Amino acid sequence: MKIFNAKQIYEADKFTIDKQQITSEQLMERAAIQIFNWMHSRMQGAQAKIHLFCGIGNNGGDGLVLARHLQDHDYNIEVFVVNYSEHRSKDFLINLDRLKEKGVWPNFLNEQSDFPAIGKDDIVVDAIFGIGLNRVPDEWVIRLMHHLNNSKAFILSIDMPSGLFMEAGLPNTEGVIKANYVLTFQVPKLVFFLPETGKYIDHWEILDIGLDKEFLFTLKSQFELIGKNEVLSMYVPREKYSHKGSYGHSLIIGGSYGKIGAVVLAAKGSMLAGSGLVTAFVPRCGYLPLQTALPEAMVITDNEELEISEINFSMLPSVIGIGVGIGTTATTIKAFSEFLKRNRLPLVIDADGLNILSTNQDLFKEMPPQTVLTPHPKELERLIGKWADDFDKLKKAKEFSEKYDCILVIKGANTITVYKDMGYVNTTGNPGMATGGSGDVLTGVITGLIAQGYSALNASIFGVYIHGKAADIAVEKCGFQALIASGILDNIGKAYLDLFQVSEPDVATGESEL
Ligand SMILES: NC(=O)C1=CN([C@@H]2O[C@H](COP(=O)(O)OP(=O)(O)OC[C@H]3O[C@@H](n4cnc5c(N)ncnc54)[C@H](O)[C@@H]3O)[C@@H](O)[C@H]2O)[C@@H](O)CC1
Ligand SMILES: Nc1ncnc2c1ncn2[C@@H]1O[C@H](COP(=O)(O)OP(=O)(O)O)[C@@H](O)[C@H]1O
Ligand SMILES: [K+]
Repeated sequence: MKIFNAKQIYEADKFTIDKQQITSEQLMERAAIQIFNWMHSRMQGAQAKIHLFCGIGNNGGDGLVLARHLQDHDYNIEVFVVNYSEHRSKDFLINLDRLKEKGVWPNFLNEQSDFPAIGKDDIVVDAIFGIGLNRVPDEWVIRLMHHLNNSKAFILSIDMPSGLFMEAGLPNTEGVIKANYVLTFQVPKLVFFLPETGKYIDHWEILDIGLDKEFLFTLKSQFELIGKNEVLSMYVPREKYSHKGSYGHSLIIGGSYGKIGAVVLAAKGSMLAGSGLVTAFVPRCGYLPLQTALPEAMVITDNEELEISEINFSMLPSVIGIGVGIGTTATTIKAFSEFLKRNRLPLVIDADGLNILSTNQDLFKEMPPQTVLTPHPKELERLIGKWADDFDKLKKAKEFSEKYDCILVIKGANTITVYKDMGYVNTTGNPGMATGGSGDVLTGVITGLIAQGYSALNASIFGVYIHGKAADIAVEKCGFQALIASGILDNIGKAYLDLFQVSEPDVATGESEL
C-alpha cells in the first residue's frame, strides 16, 4: 500500500472532486460519516460524554460534521472550536452553520479560555489539526493538547494526531496529541511508522473515503507500506523437479572467539529461508559448535583459532552474508578489506562488517552493486552521519543508497528498507525482537533469499517481513520477554505458511494483515 505525502493527498482529493463531480463539502461529509459509522457501530448509543475539539480548517470541519451526526443520534456531545486562526476554511464555516441549525452551539476556545474538565471515562475527538499543520501551534494550543493528553480520556484522532507534521520531525514533543486510536483517510501516513512520531499512536485504521482508485494507483509514492499482499507478489515458489542446486548456496562469513553463535543463527536463518546449501566460514574455534548446532550446514575455517585473518575459499557461493560476530581487530579489518576488494559476488553486510565499513569509508566503493546493508540505528549513524530527525534520516539514507547503489535495511520497530528514492515500511515484528541475535537471523534470511534468486531488494523487503512475522507468531506462545532469536528461527516455517492463509477481508488496520 502506497504512502503519500500531503501534497499528493490534496491532489487526490482534488482529482476525485473533479472526476466524481462532487463538492469538497460533499467529500468532507463522506469522510466524516465514515468516522460516525465507526463510532456508532461500537458505541451503539452509549451515553459516555464525547468532547469534540475542532480546529478551523478541514480537519475541524470533519469534526463538526461528525458532531452533527452524533447529535442526530442523541449522543452526549459537547463541541469546542479551537480558534487558533482567523483563516477558517469554507467547508468548516458551512458545517459550523449546519451544526448551529441543529441547535448545537460550540464553545469557542482562545488564548484566554479556561479548558473544560474532562473525565477519564469520557471520549475526546481530536479534530484540531490534520495533514495541514505547517508550523508549530501557538503556546495555548499546545497547552490544550497537553490538557487533553493528561485527561486520560480515550482520544480518537481524525486523520492524524494533531500536532504531528506530515513531512517534518517534532520541534515540540509536548504539542502532540497522544492518540489511542487514529482513523485516517484513505492512505496510511508515514509519521505513523517512524520512531520519533509513531509512539503517539496506539492503534490506527484506514477509512476508505472513495478517493479515485485509478489516480492513487498511478501516482508514484516515495514510500510503501509492506503487508502480506505486497510480499506475496515477490514469493518465489518451489518447483517440483528442483534440487538443492536450484536454490543457491549461501556463504555466511563471520564469528570470533565468544561470538560463534551469531554465525550459527545467521546460517540457520539462511537454511530456514530456503537456501539450497549453506556454508559457514569461521575461525577455527567455530568449527565444532557449528557442526554440532547445525549439521545441515558445511563449515570452512580460517587458519586462525580466534579470529578471521584471511578470507579464502574454493567453493563458489551464490551470495555472501558477512559481518555477524566478526569483531573489529586489526587482523580481521585487514582480512575484510582485502576480501571486499577482491569479491564480485552479491553481498549482505551486517554488524561489525558495517562498523569496519564505517571506519574505512574508502571501502564503500568496493561494494558490488545492490549490496544489502542491515544497520540498526547506531550502525546507521556511523554509516550516514547524524540526522536532525527521522525525515532527515530517511533523506540521508536515500542519498547514501543512490550514491553507492546499495540497499539500506534500517532496522527497528518498523524496519524501513531504502533503495534509491524508495522506502519500504515493514508492518510485522514486535518489541520481543529487541534481543541479542535477532539481527543475525535476519542477515541469514536475506542471504538465503538472494541465494534462491530473489533480487537483493525483494530479498530485503520479503526477508524483513518474514522475520518479523516469525517473531509475531512466536510471541503468541512465549510473550515478548521470553522471545529469543532461536524462537524467531523456529517460526520461520510458520511465517511462510501464514503467507497463504487467507486473512480477514476487511479494512487495513495497524494490527491485522494489510
Ligand atoms: N481536502 C479535502 O477535500 C478533504 C480533507 N479532509 C480533512 O482535511 C484535513 C486537512 O485540512 P486543511 O488542509 O484545512 O488543514 P488542517 O485542518 O489540518 O489545518 C488547518 C489549517 O491551519 C493552518 N495552520 C497550519 N498550522 C497551523 C498552526 N500551527 N497554527 C495555526 N494555523 C495553522 C493551515 O493553513 C491549515 O490549512 C485532512 O487532514 C482531513 O481531516 C477530509 O475532510 C476529507 C476531504
Ligand atoms: N521494538 C522492536 N519492534 C520490532 N522489531 C524490533 C524491535 N527491536 C528490534 N527489532 C528487530 O530485531 C532485530 C534486531 O537486530 P539488531 O539490532 O542487529 O540485533 P542483534 O545484532 O543483537 O541481533 C532487527 O530486525 C529489528 O528490526
Ligand atoms: K486530528
